[in-house]
Amino acid sequence: MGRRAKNKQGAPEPLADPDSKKSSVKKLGKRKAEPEDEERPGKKIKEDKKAAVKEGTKRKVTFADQKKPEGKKGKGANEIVKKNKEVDGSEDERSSDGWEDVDEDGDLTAEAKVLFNDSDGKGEDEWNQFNMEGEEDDDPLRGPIEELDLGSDDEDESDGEVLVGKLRSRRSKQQERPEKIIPTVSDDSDEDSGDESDGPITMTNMEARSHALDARAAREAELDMEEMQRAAEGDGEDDLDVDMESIDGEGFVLPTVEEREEQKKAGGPDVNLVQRRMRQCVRVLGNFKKLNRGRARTEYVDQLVSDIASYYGYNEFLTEKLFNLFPVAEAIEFFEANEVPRPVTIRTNTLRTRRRDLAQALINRGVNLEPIGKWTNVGLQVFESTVPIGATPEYLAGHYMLQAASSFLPVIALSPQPNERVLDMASAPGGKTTHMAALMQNTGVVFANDANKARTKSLTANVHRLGCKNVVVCSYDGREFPKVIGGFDRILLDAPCSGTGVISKDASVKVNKASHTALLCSLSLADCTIFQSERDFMLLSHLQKQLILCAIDSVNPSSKTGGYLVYSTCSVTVDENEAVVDYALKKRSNVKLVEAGLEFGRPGFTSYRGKTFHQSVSMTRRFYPHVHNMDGFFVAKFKVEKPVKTKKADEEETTDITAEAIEQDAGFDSEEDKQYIERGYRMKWSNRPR
Ligand SMILES: C[S@@+](CC[C@H](N)C(=O)[O-])C[C@H]1O[C@@H](n2cnc3c(N)ncnc32)[C@H](O)[C@@H]1O
Repeated sequence: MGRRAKNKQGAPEPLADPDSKKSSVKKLGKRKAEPEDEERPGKKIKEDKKAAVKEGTKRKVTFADQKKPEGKKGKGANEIVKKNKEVDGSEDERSSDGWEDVDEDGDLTAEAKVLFNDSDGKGEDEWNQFNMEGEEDDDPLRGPIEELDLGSDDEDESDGEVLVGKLRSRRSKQQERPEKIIPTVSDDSDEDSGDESDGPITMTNMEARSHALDARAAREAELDMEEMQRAAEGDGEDDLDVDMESIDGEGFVLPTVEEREEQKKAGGPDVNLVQRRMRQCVRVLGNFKKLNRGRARTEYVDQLVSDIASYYGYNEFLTEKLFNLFPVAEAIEFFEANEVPRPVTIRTNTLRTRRRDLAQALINRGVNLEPIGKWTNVGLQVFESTVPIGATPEYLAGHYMLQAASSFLPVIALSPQPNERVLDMASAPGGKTTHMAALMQNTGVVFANDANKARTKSLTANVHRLGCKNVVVCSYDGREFPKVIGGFDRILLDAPCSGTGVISKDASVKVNKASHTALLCSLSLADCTIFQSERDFMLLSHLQKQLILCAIDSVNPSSKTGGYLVYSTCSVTVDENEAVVDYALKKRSNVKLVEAGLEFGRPGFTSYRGKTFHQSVSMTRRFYPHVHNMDGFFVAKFKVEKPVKTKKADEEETTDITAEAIEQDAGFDSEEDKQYIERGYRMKWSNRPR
């Protein structure tokens, strides 16, 4: 385990807290800070609960507690009991302000009105999130979804394990977690101290934060360019007299390669030294022109990558791969964010209940929660709970799914419509399948496929628990479609992947052990072994490319209502995302990328380390833990048109999903490649009942 990893984990930061006035969260370390007490309703509940326990009173906690504006809080248990009477219907002073449009389903709604009603009207917007006009209309940006871990799947595996104790222990560990250890360039840069980078990351400011990071990336790129030019001109000697003491109050000499090797052999340098050196390298790289001390940029980068690997506990190959995705300072923010758990979130199952009813039921059980954000009308973020979130009566009755917020995204992008015929090509344990079924209001049909038969058990269990009646579960290798069945209006390919977006949930990804995530997110150990080289990623990318072509070919281009494919992964590597999408565009002239219809997310790369992708790849969306406070995720949406049949196209059809295409992209030897494909088939089919 990495040195830094030992310090984890902090409690989840609120996913979206649009009205929060929390102090700066620009530095990730500060994200650990509790929000201002007065500003965060959940905090108030906690305090009231403590007070109630002290007084020996038992009480329910209501939205009213949460909603109470500052200055009106603190009336304590009596006030809360009064509100609870209202919930129980014993008091009937109900206002219908703002509720008429959704008040159509009985007592609970009416009672909820009372709970949400605020005498002075403050905070109405926030709380109206529970009352989204037409919450039940499941529109694409306000739909349900599911899952918790593993980028897409941990839900059923962790059912019942998400206990209060677990949530609490995360909290208490958070308190142990030191302040941010590595201040990054942004931390002390005046340029970044603007509004857009202050405060917590919320759904409302994430766009601006994201732009600020992009701007910083551009500035760093410019600096890099200047430095390279100076180096080429032999300039820079005069910078050698810069006093490195000023960097960090101490001298800093980059060790030579030999010294580094020596240090490694001796068990590595002391953790404090590593921290200091990382900080120093980040600073030098952020102002290389002045601070380089005559050493090459690559030397600092190598040192930093090596230190990140040892500090956070990654293998060096993966460290470099992830490091290269970001400007230097932002890379540190990414690695830091992977040490902090993402918020615990649940998706309301609209086939069984409505979000505000669910929220009320859970609050009554002592769960401290809030709506995730305006972009979803079915998500709730759980801050704290006195009951196991995976074992409440509501959970068992299928009123919600434990699901990471990021996994809402591909289903929102796919936007399946009632009465359509939909395929979820890699679906277990079914978070997204059940979300789709709900959006389709239990009409039409969802084929929920997963190559791993064992995993279809949890899929089936979830389908039953959530009351999905339009789902057919099957277990084929996705590469067998469309031979098995085709002509779908929409397809979701939530592809098996390396899980580099979900490191905060599964630290074993850091060393690419064939772990929980690898097993769950990918086909098999054989296909998703240990990612310790470029080639390992190519193998995975290869499978993803095969699957995406099969998915495209399974879409009905003449669909009257759809004709869409969404490709997603819980990974942030370019090989598994943009490269796969670009490959599909090259191989299938009848598909084009379209906007995913998501309100946030960074555009996909159109060029990356010497590779260029189709310009439209910028329509894909990337999500990052340090930017969006959700798991790393990738979403691309394609529109499938009718293919123009040519002889050449027919010929291609027979070859391009095997080795030829991958060869071209990855420099594979087709013969060798064939072995992997065959091996994959053998592995899958040998255990398969005929
Ligand atoms: C990221 S997980 C899917 C999570 C799921 N969509 C959800 O939301 O719960 C990837 C899944 O792909 C399955 N898988 C791996 N290789 C496959 C293949 N060749 N065909 C179909 N499914 C495959 C794995 O068993 C795994 O369940």
